[in-house]
Amino acid sequence: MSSILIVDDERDIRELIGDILRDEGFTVRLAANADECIAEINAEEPALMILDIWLKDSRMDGIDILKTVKRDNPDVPVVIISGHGNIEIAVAAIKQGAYDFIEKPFNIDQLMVVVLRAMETSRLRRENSDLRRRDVSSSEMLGQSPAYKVLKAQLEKVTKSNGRVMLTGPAGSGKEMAARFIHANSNRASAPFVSVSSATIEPERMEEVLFGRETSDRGIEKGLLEQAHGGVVYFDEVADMPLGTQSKILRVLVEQQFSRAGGADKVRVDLRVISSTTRDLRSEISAGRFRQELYDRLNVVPIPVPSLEDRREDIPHLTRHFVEMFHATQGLPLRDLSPEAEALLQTMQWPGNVRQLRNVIERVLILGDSNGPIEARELPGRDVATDGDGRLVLGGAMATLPLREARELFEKEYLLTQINRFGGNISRTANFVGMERSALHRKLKSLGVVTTAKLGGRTARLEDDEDDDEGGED
Ligand SMILES: Nc1ncnc2c1ncn2[C@@H]1O[C@H](COP(=O)(O)OP(=O)(O)OP(=O)(O)O)[C@@H](O)[C@H]1O
Repeated sequence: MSSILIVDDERDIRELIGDILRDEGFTVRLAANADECIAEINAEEPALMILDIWLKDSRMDGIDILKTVKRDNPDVPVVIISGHGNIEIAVAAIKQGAYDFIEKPFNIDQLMVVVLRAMETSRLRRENSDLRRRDVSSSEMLGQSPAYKVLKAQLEKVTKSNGRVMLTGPAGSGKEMAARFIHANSNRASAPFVSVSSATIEPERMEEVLFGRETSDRGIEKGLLEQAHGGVVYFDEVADMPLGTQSKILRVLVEQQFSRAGGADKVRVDLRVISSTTRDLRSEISAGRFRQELYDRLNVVPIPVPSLEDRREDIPHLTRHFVEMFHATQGLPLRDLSPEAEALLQTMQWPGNVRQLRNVIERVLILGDSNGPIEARELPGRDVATDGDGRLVLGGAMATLPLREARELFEKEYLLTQINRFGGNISRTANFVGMERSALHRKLKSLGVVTTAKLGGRTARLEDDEDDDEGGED
């Protein structure tokens, strides 16, 4: 059986985890720093790596080791150990491809749940590595909700032009997918699509990575911009780009040319630029972190990508798509969705958007022990506002409000969620919530929800399916 590699500079922790896993029947190898870790991987690829993100006395820190492993051994799942309160680093590690993280101090049960799940993923990945190369998901942009149809119509319009597009929207909502859609449907489709993720490039290496370099011994090494020549360069989260690089990119956009590091000649490139951001670039500009001139150049056609919560109607379709995809690529069971599970998926919170939905489905399929429909109890409970006994769990502001305001807040959130789930269709919403349509209209009005409602930054489009006069009912 293949082994688990534990990388931690603290000997006690390394050995403790090693002992626990050995007791559970795993073969274990230990490494104290980057060099030992790389040597172990080169000797034999482990089935799983458990990596402390803070490594003292090591040539590379945990994130660098993670990047190297994801580049050279992409099939090895990496579970990160992070110190208490380092959630941001753990999230960054997940973005870099870590499988999951455990926070110190952890107990044996928590460790084992994560390890068993990761080992199962590892096994399936190996078994299906050929199939997996076929990326079923690459081009299908799924969504029929009103919000997604607006997005697709906007994307269609820009495919034929060369205009610079700025995609805005929360993490995991599908911005890169939208950028790839533009590329695939444009006259640049046969030329490269090159994605530049500033967050994953060391600031000091940024320019070399983007512009390439020329040295006497190695000759010309092309940077990402040159590699994208004729095609599309996608700046993923432009707000992460260091200010110095922003100025240089601005110059490239103006002059359409640049020099490689250490090179004298100008390199001309023909590029279409698409950028994305999850942040409000105007406040980044006010805070002096983003250059106004670059913003003006990149933001020629701004296109918002809706959050998953703004298109709850699409959730069942996306879920079935992911089930089929994991079946085709990883051999996971092809399971239906029970009506309760569907309703839960459509009403829960999705801060991580489509990516989170995809991960939830993958986990359910890996952990599930039946081939029957996916049930609500298999879905993550922490996003649901009821505890195991069905009691409502109050949190945040809700718990501090007088009853009347708390009730209104609940009613607003509940009704908006349902309306979104039914794509803005009032009759279907009324039917589900058990109210007369006219009574629902009155309720919405009294709660201050209007035809295009904006509440807490979220919008609900209300679509009336019958000739209805909202105003006439009051
Ligand atoms: N409409 C869709 N249909 C099918 N899959 C989708 C759709 N939108 C997003 N996905 C999937 O969701 C995941 C996240 O999408 P993507 O990377 O495009 O999001 P993003 O907004 O660029 O994320 P980030 O801001 O974190 O870079 C990907 O696996 C993608 O394939």
